[in-house]
Amino acid sequence: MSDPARLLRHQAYIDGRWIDADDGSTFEVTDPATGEVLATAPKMGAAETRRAIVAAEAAMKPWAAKTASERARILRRWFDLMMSEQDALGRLLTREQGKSLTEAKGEIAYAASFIEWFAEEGKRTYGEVIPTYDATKRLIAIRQPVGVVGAITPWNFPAAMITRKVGPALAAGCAVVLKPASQTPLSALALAVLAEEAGLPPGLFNVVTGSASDIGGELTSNPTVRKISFTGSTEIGRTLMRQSAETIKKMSLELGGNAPFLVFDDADIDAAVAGAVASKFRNSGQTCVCTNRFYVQSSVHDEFVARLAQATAALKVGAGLEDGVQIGPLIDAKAVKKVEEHIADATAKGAKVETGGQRHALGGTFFQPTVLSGVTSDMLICKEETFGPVAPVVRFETEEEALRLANATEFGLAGYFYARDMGRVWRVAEAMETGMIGVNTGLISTEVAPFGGIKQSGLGREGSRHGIEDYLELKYVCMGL
Ligand SMILES: NC(=O)C1=CN([C@@H]2O[C@H](COP(=O)(O)OP(=O)(O)OC[C@H]3O[C@@H](n4cnc5c(N)ncnc54)[C@H](OP(=O)(O)O)[C@@H]3O)[C@@H](O)[C@H]2O)C=CC1
Ligand SMILES: O=C(O)[C@H](O)CS(=O)(=O)O
Repeated sequence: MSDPARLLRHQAYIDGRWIDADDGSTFEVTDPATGEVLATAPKMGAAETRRAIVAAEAAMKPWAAKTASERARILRRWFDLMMSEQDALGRLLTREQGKSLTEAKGEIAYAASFIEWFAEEGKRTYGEVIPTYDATKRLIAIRQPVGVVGAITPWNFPAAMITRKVGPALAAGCAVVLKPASQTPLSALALAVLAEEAGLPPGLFNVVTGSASDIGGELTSNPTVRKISFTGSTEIGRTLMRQSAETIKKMSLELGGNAPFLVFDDADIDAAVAGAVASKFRNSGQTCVCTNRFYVQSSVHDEFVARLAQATAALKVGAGLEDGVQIGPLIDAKAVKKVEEHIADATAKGAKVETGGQRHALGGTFFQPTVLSGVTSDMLICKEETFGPVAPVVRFETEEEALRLANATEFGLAGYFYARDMGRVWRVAEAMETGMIGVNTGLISTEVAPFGGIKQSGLGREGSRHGIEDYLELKYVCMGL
């Protein structure tokens, strides 16, 4: 059995070498459940990033020259290693991010699935033979790797958000320079250990830890970087778009959400409550596709609120490594402050706390899973992404009103609704302004379907047969005979 300790790295990974920051500076990585310092990581900046970009450009040429099957064989080995180390990777992820071990191991499988999926999709980047417009010419279109990719990822899914970018990029023949979130760099470094063991050549997957603005500034301004793939807040997504404009980079942006969850009078209430808990409290409410607002039709409102409050109060709060824990700590004090602000604003404007509403007795960043009723659209909790374990419920009367309320946001990532009338299912699915919709389910994320948002929730799609397109360029070749 290999030693899981090899997965815990204190250095960044550039051009196949484990290195410190040029000036030796580091930053601490802490366990949100205990505040304990787990490790340090190098505090790098523009100079180290530039070297990673140079290494990526050099490594990409022979990599793109391989066949898709040759690339796939290495990616498949990486997938196998991730799955064989699922428990160790899950424990490391729980320690640095806080989610329950069950969810963390689930994330590792989800992360690995993108490597497995795109190892195969890389073999299907078909071109076209185009019926000519001129008998003396023959026309084709071919797909080629876009070039060096800059990837920047968030703390809430420290493994899956990385492989959802690195998988298609490598399968397409690109090389990647990744800046992981500073709160959760250890999972990224562990993935690099396994990529190295899988035989991924040096320079193809570089992990640069440290100053977001310095590293991001280099990735977005360096002309060798042809593509930026970002998952995180809409605010930072805007910044990266602005910074990338100068060198006209391709952009993939998975940004913030404000997911509505509609419960109609013809819904299966048992199923709706189960779906509500799954969608709201996954990762303690810290996912971009978590429900942010519940809208419940009048005739079923009181029953739904009572059942949701009962199920929410039963959720087990604790450190992620403890057996049976469902709600871990929030990532930091800033996250707790935002949750408290949303609850205080709502109750000041008339909302009622049905369960929870306070910091948990465990202290630190633990927070009671909460249900609010009597919520109205003027409250902050309906306008901003809470990113925490709070379920606000708004009552509605008609289908038209529900859709108007659901769509009254600049975001458009995910949305959910429970109904059984087929006409209503089609009408609401077509009218909801989101990139993804769960109908009678609260969990929609998978590598086989296109993940992404509209409006200010982002650009492009990740996963599915579409996800590799963003790492390819389509070249038209016109051949005179
Ligand atoms: N649509 C989606 O799939 C997802 C969207 N999100 C959204 O992101 C937010 C929560 O995640 P969070 O990590 O706090 O988001 P942030 O946008 O703050 O951070 C995301 C990443 O961007 C980096 N970053 C921050 N500032 C800059 C900068 N100026 N230049 C370059 N990189 C920068 C961060 O680095 P550092 O850690 O060093 O600050 C981190 O790696 C929520 O709004 C959530 O909805 C999150 C996950 C998925
Ligand atoms: O970072 C996130 O919130 C993820 O995109 C959500 S999911 O893909 O894991 O559902």
